[in-house]
Amino acid sequence: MAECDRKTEIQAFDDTKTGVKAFIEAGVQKIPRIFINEQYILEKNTTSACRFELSIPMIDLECLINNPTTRNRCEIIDNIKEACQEWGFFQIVNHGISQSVMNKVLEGVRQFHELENDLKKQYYSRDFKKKVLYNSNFDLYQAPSANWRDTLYLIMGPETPEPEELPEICRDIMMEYSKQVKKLGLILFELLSEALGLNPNHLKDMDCAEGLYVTAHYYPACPEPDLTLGLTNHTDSGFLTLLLQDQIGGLQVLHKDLWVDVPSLPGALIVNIGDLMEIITNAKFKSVYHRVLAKNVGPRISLAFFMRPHLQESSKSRLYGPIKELLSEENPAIYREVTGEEVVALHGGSPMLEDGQIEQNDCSEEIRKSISYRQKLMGKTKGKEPIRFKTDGLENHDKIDELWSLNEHQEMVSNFKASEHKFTSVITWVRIPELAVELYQPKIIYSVAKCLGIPIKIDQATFWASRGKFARRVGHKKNGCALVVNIEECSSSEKKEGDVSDGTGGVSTPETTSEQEQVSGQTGARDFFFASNLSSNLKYGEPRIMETQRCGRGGDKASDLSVGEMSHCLVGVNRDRHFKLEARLSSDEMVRQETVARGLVNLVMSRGRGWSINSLVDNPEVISSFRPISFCNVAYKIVTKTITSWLRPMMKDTVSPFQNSFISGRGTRMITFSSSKSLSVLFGGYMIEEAITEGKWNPVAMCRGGPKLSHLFFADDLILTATVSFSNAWAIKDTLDKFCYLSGLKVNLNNRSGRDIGATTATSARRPRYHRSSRDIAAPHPPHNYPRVSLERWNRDGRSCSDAAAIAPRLRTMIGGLQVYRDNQWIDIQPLAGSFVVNIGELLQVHAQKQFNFTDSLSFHLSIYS
Ligand SMILES: O=C(O)CCC(=O)C(=O)O
Ligand SMILES: [Fe+2]
Repeated sequence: MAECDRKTEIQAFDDTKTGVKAFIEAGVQKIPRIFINEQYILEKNTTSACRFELSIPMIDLECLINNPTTRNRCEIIDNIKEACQEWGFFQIVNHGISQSVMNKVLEGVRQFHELENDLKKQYYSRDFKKKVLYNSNFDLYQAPSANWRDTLYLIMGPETPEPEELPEICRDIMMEYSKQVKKLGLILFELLSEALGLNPNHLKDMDCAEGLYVTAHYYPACPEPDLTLGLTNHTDSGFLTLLLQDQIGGLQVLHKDLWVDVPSLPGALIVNIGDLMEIITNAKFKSVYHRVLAKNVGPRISLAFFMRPHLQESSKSRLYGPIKELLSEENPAIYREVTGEEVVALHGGSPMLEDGQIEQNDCSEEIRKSISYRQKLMGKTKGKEPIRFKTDGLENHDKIDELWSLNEHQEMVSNFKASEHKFTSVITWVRIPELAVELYQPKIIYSVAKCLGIPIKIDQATFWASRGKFARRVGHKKNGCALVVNIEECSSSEKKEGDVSDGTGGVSTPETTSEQEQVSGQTGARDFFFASNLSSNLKYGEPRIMETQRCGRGGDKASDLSVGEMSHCLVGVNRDRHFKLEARLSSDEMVRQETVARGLVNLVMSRGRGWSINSLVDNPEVISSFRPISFCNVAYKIVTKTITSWLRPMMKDTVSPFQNSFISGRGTRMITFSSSKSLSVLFGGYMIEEAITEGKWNPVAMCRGGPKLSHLFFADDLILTATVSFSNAWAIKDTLDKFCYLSGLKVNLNNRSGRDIGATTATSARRPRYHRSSRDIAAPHPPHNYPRVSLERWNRDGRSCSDAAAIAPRLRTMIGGLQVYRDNQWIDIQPLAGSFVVNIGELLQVHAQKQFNFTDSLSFHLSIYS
C-alpha cells in the first residue's frame, strides 16, 4: 500500500469521527487496508501453538476481608509476589467490588460507544490534555497498522472530574466504579509493598496511586479477525493497571515467549504491573507485553484503570528510580531515575499505551525500538560523544542502515575506521556460544554479557530462542574494558580429537567456530561426541584476558579493528568468574544459581565443540547437570539400534553390518515399553502427522490413488518423503530449528539433503536435483516462538530433579557396549558415570523432544539384558 494512499485513508477514517464501530454498522465484510497487520499475520502463521495449559495466576482476596489473619495475609502476599515476578499479571476475585457495579460500568461503556454518532462525535479528539475524549486508535497516524478498537479516555484522578464533564450516559456509574477501584488499588499497593519486603505504606507514600487514568475500550466484532488485532502488543506505562473485561475474551499475555489467553472469569479483575513499577522495583516485578485479539463476535468491552504518577506541573519533575531498599551490591540499579512524564512520553502518542509492536523479523528494528524506549531508561552514563559501531556484512539482520540514537545526547555512527577516529565507547555484539537451552533467559544472558559494558538488548533471534548456536546481545562498551573478558579454553597442547576449537590457541571467532563445526560434520562422525573425551580431556587453562588487538581473525590490521572484533565478542567464563556472576544474582534468584553455575560450566566446556553431550558432574543429581536431549535421545538410540539388530537377519542386504553399533554378544535382547504413548512419540511420526494436518507437509502418493507416504524408517535413519515444495522445505527447516533450540545442539544442515525423485525415473535421471540444504532456503518467516515451558519446568521442578538422578544410572548401564565409527575405526564408548552419548539429526527426535516431559519419560521402562 503506497504511503500516500495509506495517509489519505487514515485521514479519511479519522475524519468520519465514527470509529471502527461504523464499519460494522455499514456491514463491511472486508477490513480496510489500514487495519491489516502484516506483522501479526506473519507471527500467527509461523508461531507454534501453545500446547501447555497455562494461565495467569488467580488470587482470592476473600480472607483478606472476612478472615484477615496474619497467616492468610502472608499467603496472599506470597502469591502476589510470585505472580508479579513470574507473570506481571494476575486475576483477583472477592476483591470487594460487586458484580453488579462491574456489570453496570461495562454496560455504561457500551452505551457510550453506542450513542448516536452526533452525540458521540462531540467527544472525538486527539488532544490528550483533555479530561474526557474519545477516538479510534490513539496512535492512528504513527502505528504501522490500525487496531480494531474505539476508546473513551478519562482522567479520573488525582482530582475527580466534575460530574458534568463526564458523558451523561455513564457518568454516575463511572464515578462510583472509580471510587471503588481507587480504594482497591490502595489495598493492592499495600500488599505489593509487603511483597517487596517494604513497609505497607511505601508505594502509597511514593504517590503511586495518585493519578488515575482510564481507557474504556469497545472492540466491535471483526469480519476478518485473522488479519488484525484489537490492541497491539504493548506494555502499560504506569505503576499498576486494574482491568475489567467482559465475557468475550481475547486478551493475551506474553509469558516466556508464549501468548497466553487471559480467560474471562466472572467477578474477576485483572491486575498487571506497569513499566514504572518495573523501574522502581528494579525489575523485580515485571511489566509484560499483552495484546487483544480481534474476534468475529462482539462488541467486547473492557475498562482499564491505570494507577500512575500525577503528571501536572507541580509533580512533573518528580523522579522515580529503583527503590533504594531493594538495591544491594549484588543487585545494583539497572534503571536510571526517570520522571513519570518521561516514561509516558516514551510510550508514544498515548498517555498510557503502546511502546510499539515487537518486530520479530527485524532485529535492528527491535533494537532501535528498545533503544528508543526501555533502554533509554537504562544505563546511567550519558555522554555527548557519538557511539560508533560497525555493521557486520556477514549477517543481514545486523545491518543498520540509519542512525541510531541511544539517548538524546548520543547518536550512533556506523561503519567507521578505528584508525580514523578517536572514540571512547563502541556498540558491541556479544555472542555466548553453545549456551545451554535452559539458560536462554535474558537475566542470565545479561549477567554474562555485563562483563563487557552496559547491556542494551538481547537480539530478537536470541529472545525467541531460535538461535541454536549462540545467544547474542548488543551492548554499549566503554573503550578500555577488554574486548574479550576471561576467555577460557583448553590450551592447544591439551586438545584432543573431537575438539573443534580454533587450533590457534587464541580465541575463535564465531565464524571460525561454525566453519569448523561444519568441517567436523563432514568427517562422518559428526553425530558423535564422547562424554568421556569431554570430561577427561578438557582441562581448564588459566583464564586469559585478551587484548583488543590480539583478538579476532588473523589478517586484520591491528590498528583497524575487524568486524569480528568490533561487532562480536565471545564471552567465556572461568570457574572464579562464574561464581562472581552468581554473586551478582539477587538473593531471590537462589534457585537459579545452581543452574547458572552448572550451565556456565557447560558453556565453557562445550564452546566451539559442535555437538556435545555431557553431564557436568560425576554424579549428576539435578536436571541442569544434563542436557535435555540426552534423555529422549538415548532411549531413541537404543530402540533404533535394537530394532536394527532384529531386522538384520531378515534384511541382510539392506542393513549393513555397521548399522547396529552394539557389540555382538553384548547386544540388546529385549525392549519393553510400558506406555504406548512413548512408542507413538518415538515412532509415530507425531511431528509429521501434525505437519500434515496443518498443511505444512504434503506427503507423496507412491501410485495413483495409493496411500500417501510421509516417512520411512530405515535402520536407524529417518527418510522423509514429500513433494518438492517450499512449504515442505520450510517444514524441515522449522523442525530442525526447533530441534536446535530445544536441544541446544546444532544440526549440520550441509549433511542433510533432499532429492527430487521426480515423476519418472527418466525425468529424475535427467534432472537429478540434489536439493540445496534446507539452510539455503531463505526463511519466509521470522523465527518461531517455541514453547520453552517444559524445559524451564525441568529446572524448577524438584520432582523432575530427583527423577533425573534416578534415570541417570539406568541409562548409563544401557549405554555400555556402544561403539561409534570415527576416523576409519570403531571406537568403544566407555560407560562413564553419568555420561550419555548423543546422536542428533533425526527429525524423530524433535517431536519426541517437543512432547517430552518428565512424567512421560518415566513411562519409558526400557529393560535391556546383556
Ligand atoms: O482490553 C483489554 O483487555 C486490555 C486493555 C489494555 O491492555 C490497555 O488499555 O492497556
Ligand atoms: Fe494494557
